[in-house]
This record gives sequence, structure tokens and C-alpha cells, in this order.
Amino acid sequence: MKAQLSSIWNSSLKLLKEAVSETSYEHWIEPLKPLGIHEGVLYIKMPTEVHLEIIKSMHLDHIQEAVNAVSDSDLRLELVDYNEPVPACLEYNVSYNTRSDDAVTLNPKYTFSSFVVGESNRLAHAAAKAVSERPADAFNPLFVYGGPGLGKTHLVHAIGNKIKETRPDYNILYVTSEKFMNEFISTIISENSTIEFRNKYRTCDVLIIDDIQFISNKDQTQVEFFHTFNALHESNKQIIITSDRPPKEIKELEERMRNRFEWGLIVDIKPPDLETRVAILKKKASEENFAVSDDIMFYIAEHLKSNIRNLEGVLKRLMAYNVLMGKPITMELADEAIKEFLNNSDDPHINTEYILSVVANYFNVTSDEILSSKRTQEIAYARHIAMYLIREFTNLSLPKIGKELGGRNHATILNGINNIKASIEKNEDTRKIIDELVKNLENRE
Ligand SMILES: Nc1ncnc2c1ncn2[C@@H]1O[C@H](COP(=O)(O)OP(=O)(O)OP(=O)(O)O)[C@@H](O)[C@H]1O
Repeated sequence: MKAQLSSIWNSSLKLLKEAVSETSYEHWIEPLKPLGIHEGVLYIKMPTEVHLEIIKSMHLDHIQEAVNAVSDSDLRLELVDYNEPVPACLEYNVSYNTRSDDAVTLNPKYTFSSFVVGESNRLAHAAAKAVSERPADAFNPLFVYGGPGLGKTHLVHAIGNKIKETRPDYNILYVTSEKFMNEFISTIISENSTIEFRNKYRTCDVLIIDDIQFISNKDQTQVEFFHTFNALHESNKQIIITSDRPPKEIKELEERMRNRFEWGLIVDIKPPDLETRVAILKKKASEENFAVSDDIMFYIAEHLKSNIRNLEGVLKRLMAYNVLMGKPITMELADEAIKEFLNNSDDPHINTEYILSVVANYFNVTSDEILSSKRTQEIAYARHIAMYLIREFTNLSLPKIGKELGGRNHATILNGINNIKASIEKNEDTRKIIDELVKNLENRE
């Protein structure tokens, strides 16, 4: 397979050299690294974020044509971003030699200093710092949960990077639970590899396991992970876990596993507020030496609220437009880039009417009752929740929200929103209700 891979790639490079300009070839194509072929897909690693953007927008067709011309079968191309691990399907034959793994999988860019702290992630950040300073002593396990693209992986890599820096002799393993499962499956066929696998996972000093929810309905993998967890915990080694939800909401997770996750500290990361989103954008832009005006930063941050990966995506897209096509960064260009990244949760079509209907349905009342002047406790609470969600999901000003909510004044709306904000801080139930409603809003047909 390796011989086939290098022969296809080398022959493709020859064609590509003819097909594109010398500069493009040298800058963008030559540094690409073919990782492997699996089930008709050729995986190509991008050395930097800018390569990914440039290849996608300018050279993907060239590469596809060249690969088609030199291979017997149709191969689809899959671009692997610089910070993504080698796809699990290419990894079945990896050796379980532990020491080199951490260097490959911990992203050196994900550090505490590149992580922006705001209200939404303050506790998670503080806990992560404590664990990085006192592994296995502060909180064990540390369980970090939150929605997609909110910085869980970044934070746990930061712990790994910090420990690596301060304790170079530590053996740190970072793995997604999917990779853990794939490696575990491949051990089933040979006793030797089972020993190697257990050696690898049960003797490390720090195990970071990402997206644990993935193993929820995988019984055998859960059992293996349970024993791994016990072995590490008993020998006082640090375990760090991430998930898209808290342990009690992971369905089909064994009770004994759930129980162990609760031994240490469970912290969540919430979607960041506007100021934090702007601060993240500024940080990312300055890391790339990319100048964007404050107006445009705010504009992007106001439109993309629930996933930082999308914020970054817009910035990268603007960089590509700017670097490749020499386009000046304007509001219109930002708008164009934003449209490509708007997902349901940032969808401008989540409007007042829709939010009202979802909230009314949840509380088993009608939209009209929320709009009315009724003051029963339940309706007033539902009304405040609606105010809060409308503010979060739309760009409406307070007076506009007031107008759409039955002609209330802006002070009433502000009061309602502040009530919910305060309640989220001190009342677990309100936070849960908001989380559920956000899911309902995002999952609309
Ligand atoms: N507070 C932050 N400061 C700086 N960058 C951040 C922050 N939060 C997230 N990011 C960036 O957003 C991107 C997505 O973050 P990350 O991959 O850590 O999210 P995640 O929560 O693990 O998502 P998923 O559950 O989808 O895997 C990363 O590039 C990360 O650097």
C-alpha cells in the first residue's frame, strides 16, 4: 500500500508541476503530505491552515485531475487539517510504542496562553490550570463538557502541553475515544497486541481522552476503558476527559463508569459572550499577523455565537480572500464569509416567532399567553426565558424585542434577561432548561 501511495503521489506531483505556476507548486503543493489510501480515499495532510484554504479554493481540482490521471481506480481526496490527528482508519497498523505518540498528537498551538478566558469558561480554565500544576493531585479525573467548538480540546491539550513543559519525563497520552476504540478492536485479533495496548494505556502518567460520549453504547470498549481508568487512578495517574454533555446525560454509559467520572471535578464550557468572542477573534488574527478592523471583528462575532471553530473559519476565509485574491477586508466580504459558516444555531431565521413557539411548547403554554400581560409564575418565567433566548439568537435591540413581545418597554426586557442570567448562575435547573431549549431551537426541521 505504501509503495502504491508514493508512486501515485510522485507521479501526480510531476503532472502538477506542469499544471500550476512554479510559485504555487513550491509554496502550496510540494509541502503537502499524502498520509495513506483507505477504501478509495486518498488522505492528504495540510501543513498549515493557510494551505488548507488555498488548496481548497485554488488547487483541489488540479490535484484531483492529476491523481485521476495516474491511478487505476477512482480516488476521492480528503484534506486533513494540520491539527487533526491521522484518521483512525489509517492507524490500524500503528505500533503501540508509547513515547513518540504524545509528540504527534498534542497540538503545540493549544496552550493556556493562546486560550482566551471569559465568564463562559473561567471555571474550566481554572480547573485545567490546577490540574496542569498538580497532576493527579488537584482533580482526578477532570471532566470537561460543552457544545461543539467551544474549546474543550484546546483546554485539555493546554494541560498536556504544560505538563510536558514542566515534567518532561512524564508520559502523556492524548487520544479520542474513537481512536481508543479502534485500537482496542485491532487488539482483539492478537494477544501480543492486547499486551502492548494495555501497556500503552495503563502505564502512562497522564491520559487525556477526548469525546468520551462516543463509547456510550460500545460495551466492550467501555469495559476496557473502565479497567484502564481503574489502573491509572489506583496508581495515582491523572485522567482528563472531555464530552459534549455531562456524565449523567450520556445515555448507555455504565453506571460504574458514570460514577467514576464524578469522583473528580466536572466543569462545563458555555458558549462565550460577545466580548469574549471578539477577544478570541482578535487573538487569532494577531497570531496570524492579520489586520482586521474592530468593526468587522464585532460584526463577525455578533453573527456567529455558538461555535468558535466557525468564528475561526470566517477569519481564515477572509485571510484567503485577502492573501490570494488581494481583496480588501470589507463588511461585504465578511458577510459573504459568514454566510458560509452559519449553522442552524446561528441561523438568522431563528426569529422571535419561532423562539416563542419553542418556549411555549416547552412550558406547555401558548405563544399568546407569553405575549399577554398574565403574571402567573410559570408564564412570567417562560416570558423571561423567551426574552433571554431572543437576545441570544437574534440581533434585535432591546426596544425591538419589547415591541415584538407585546409592546413592552426596553427596561422590562432588560430586567427579564438579567433575571435569567442571574438564575443561570445560581440555579442548575435554569441552566438545564436553557440548554434543552437551545437544543430544541437548533434541531428544528
Ligand atoms: N477560549 C478560547 N480561546 C482561544 N481559542 C479558542 C477558545 N475556545 C475555542 N477556541 C478555538 O476554537 C477551535 C475549536 O476548539 P476545540 O477544538 O477545542 O473545540 P471542542 O470543544 O473540542 O469541539 P468539539 O466538541 O467539536 O471537538 C480551536 O481552534 C480552538 O483553538
